[in-house]
Amino acid sequence: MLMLCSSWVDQMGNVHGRVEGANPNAEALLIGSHMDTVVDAGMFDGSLGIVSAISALKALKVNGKLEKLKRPVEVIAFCDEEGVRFQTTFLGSGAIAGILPATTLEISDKRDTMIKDVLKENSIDITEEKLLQLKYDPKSVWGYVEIHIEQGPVLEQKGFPLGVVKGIAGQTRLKVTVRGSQGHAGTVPMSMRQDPMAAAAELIVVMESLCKNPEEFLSYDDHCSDSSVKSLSSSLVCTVGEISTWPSASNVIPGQVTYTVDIRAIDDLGREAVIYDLSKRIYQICDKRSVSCNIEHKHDAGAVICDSELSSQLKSAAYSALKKMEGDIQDEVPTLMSGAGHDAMAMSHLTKVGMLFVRCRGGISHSPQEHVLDNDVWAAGLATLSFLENL
Ligand SMILES: NC(=O)N[C@H](N)C(=O)O
Ligand SMILES: [Mn+2]
Ligand SMILES: [Mn+2]
Repeated sequence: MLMLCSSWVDQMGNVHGRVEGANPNAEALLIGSHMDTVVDAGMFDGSLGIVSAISALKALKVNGKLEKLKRPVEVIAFCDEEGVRFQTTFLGSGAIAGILPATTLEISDKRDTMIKDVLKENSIDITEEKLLQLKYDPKSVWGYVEIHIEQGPVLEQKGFPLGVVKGIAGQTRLKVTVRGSQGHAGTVPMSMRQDPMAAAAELIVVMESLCKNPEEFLSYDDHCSDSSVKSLSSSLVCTVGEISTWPSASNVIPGQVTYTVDIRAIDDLGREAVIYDLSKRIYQICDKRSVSCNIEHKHDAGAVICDSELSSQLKSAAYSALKKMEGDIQDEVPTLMSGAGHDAMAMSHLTKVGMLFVRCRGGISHSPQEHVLDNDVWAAGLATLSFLENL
């Protein structure tokens, strides 16, 4: 029997490899993760999911089982999940899920280079029409599965190499620009300054206090029920990862300061209430300091709950992998939430999604210290293989 396999790079730069299996017309399983990284990253974030999927298919091929796959399996290595360059994320998976607005191609980076120009530089001549054509037909897809490092400390604390993801926190990315009056560091009296740097410093500390103690800041009647506020305190996180100033000279009171905001929470209503309250405070503080500010929404992604059927299949696959490695395991394979975002958030707009987490040392990620034990990489591969064998 002719075994149909194909591989290609699509118009957004995603890399695909597909095996048709025994029923080429059946709905396909999509499996993969992202191939991009943050700056100064580790080597497992994203790539482990792609390698686990490819190696499991390789093992099936070696064992002569590839042809027996119940349904087509397509591995996708997504481009730009992190959103480091353009601040909007899930560019690869968002194209497949059909959630990117046509204006996406015009989004530009800090050097005003647009996404479409970057693709052109890499000999991909994309148009709005071609972007919209990348969307998969939901009827052709059975589900999406992603194997990914946990990027947190829970599995290590529990002493488990693998865990099933219950859901993924929602996230918002803002760009805040504060403008004041540029001046001479030596001659402008403190009382006469409109200093955007000092204003930004106050704004960032206020945001940190709000996110550390949301219940103290968010009144229940303002856009936020008490259950949302309570759930916030366990999952709400905020980060300023980038800050820049103009003209950035030590003896000049800056004219402008720009910084990024990354806010996440399990509860979408709670996150929206935090953004609403934070924005109000930003404008009040800037007003008090006679500086102006602009808040740009760069990215919003709602929280995602993983599919229970896929999750239980991933749990059984994890069991069978661990049994192969360690003999009988006593405890339940852990189920946990993800504070990190994943392509599965975008893919949940197309199909049901499931995720399997792999323990990483100290929960460290987005750092060269990121590390996964060889045995845990092995467990991830065995679990992926078992999942595919029992599709
Ligand atoms: N879109 C994202 O959330 N990207 C990374 N995975 C992150 O968690 O920041
Ligand atoms: Mn990442
Ligand atoms: Mn990742």
